[in-house]
Amino acid sequence: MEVRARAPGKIILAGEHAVVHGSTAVSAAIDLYTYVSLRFPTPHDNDDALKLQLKDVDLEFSWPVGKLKEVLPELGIKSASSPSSCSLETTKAIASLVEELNLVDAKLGLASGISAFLWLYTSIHGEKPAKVVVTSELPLGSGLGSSAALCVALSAALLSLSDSLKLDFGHQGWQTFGDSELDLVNKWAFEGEKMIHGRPSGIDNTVSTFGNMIKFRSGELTHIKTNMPLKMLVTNTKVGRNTSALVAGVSERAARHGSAMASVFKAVDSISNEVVAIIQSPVSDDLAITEKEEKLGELMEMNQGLLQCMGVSHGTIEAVIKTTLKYKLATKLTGAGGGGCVLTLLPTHDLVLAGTVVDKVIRELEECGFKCLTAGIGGRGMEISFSGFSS
Ligand SMILES: Nc1ncnc2c1ncn2[C@@H]1O[C@H](COP(=O)(O)OP(=O)(O)OP(=O)(O)O)[C@@H](O)[C@H]1O
Ligand SMILES: C[C@@](O)(CCO)CC(=O)[O-]
Ligand SMILES: [Mg+2]
Repeated sequence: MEVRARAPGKIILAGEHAVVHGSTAVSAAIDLYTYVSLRFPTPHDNDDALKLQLKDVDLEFSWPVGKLKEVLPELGIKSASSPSSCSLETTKAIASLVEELNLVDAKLGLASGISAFLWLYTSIHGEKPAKVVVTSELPLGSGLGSSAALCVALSAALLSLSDSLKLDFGHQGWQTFGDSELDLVNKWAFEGEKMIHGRPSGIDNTVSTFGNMIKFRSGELTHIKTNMPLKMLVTNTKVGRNTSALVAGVSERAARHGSAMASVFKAVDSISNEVVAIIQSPVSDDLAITEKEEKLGELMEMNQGLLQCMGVSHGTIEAVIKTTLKYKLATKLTGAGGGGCVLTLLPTHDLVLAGTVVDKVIRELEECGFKCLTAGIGGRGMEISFSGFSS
């Protein structure tokens, strides 16, 4: 049996980092996906290894099942239907397996993703031989939730071929799960995110699992319904960064300046709630849309100022802000910051004007060496398909 799962990336409209400290954040799925294929060998294949192919980075790994049995202390005692955190002992054992891969310095960032893979795979399928192939439309490590999309797609593929889910294999094409199965996928994906981020809030895996637009606070998800057209330009500064280090940096600042940072997080909470109120209020006419877009732009600018206070902006992010401001467009970082991707709110009320302005701003940003993309916002969450397998 073969299965393919896909999970979307995301943008955060307001509240990144502060959400780790209990503030509200608002996030939407985007129509760029990470795909995970899973296949178990047949007895004829005579294959006794767990194989992982990471197509985006052109790497392939293989662990003989004997090696997994020898190194991993808790194999076979976990249950796929009750997600659990990786123990210290298993974390160390997985780290030793990843160390043996001798990743070159430029690819060291992949170690956390490979560790998350080993944890999720062996928790759900033990030492069973398999081939897993990963490929993504998302830029990796750029603020669009590539780590969460990986964990969600992996969890979905693994669970769909486990005994804990009863699925109808006859269905053709992409299909989603029921609420309780989505919940299970989301919980396992969160455990994977923990291996990658250290201290994730859970917002990225939650929006990737459920799709659409969500409000998230202290692990609580609220679905947001909107009929406001929302267009964002996504600019990738192409500066690599690591979410785990940025999240840790904000926590260190919060430990040094407890009261000041608490006020910053509280201000972000108010901004996120105002964003939700604007997005959810009914749209009556073009004038109302213009007014809403202006308010949303202002809130994005305020959120960006507070992200700068948290120490997660970057010279390239400031450069994008300066360029878009010339065209009176509001910009904020999205995701963990420190480089990565930046969001610019595009006006929808005057499409002719918007078209010319957008073309000009994209040209100017790309002349600076940045890469612009437009992505559909608020689309589908994770899905699986039992047809097709790429190797
Ligand atoms: N397609 C993939 N192939 C291999 N590894 C991946 C893939 N997608 C994500 N990863 C893992 O996730 C890491 C990037 O996660 P990180 O959280 O730093 O960035 P992000 O999720 O893209 O951004 P943000 O968390 O700000 O939204 C990579 O270094 C790698 O370990
Ligand atoms: C920076 C952060 O707030 C969002 C990363 O997309 C981290 C998290 O919430 O897990
Ligand atoms: Mg991430």
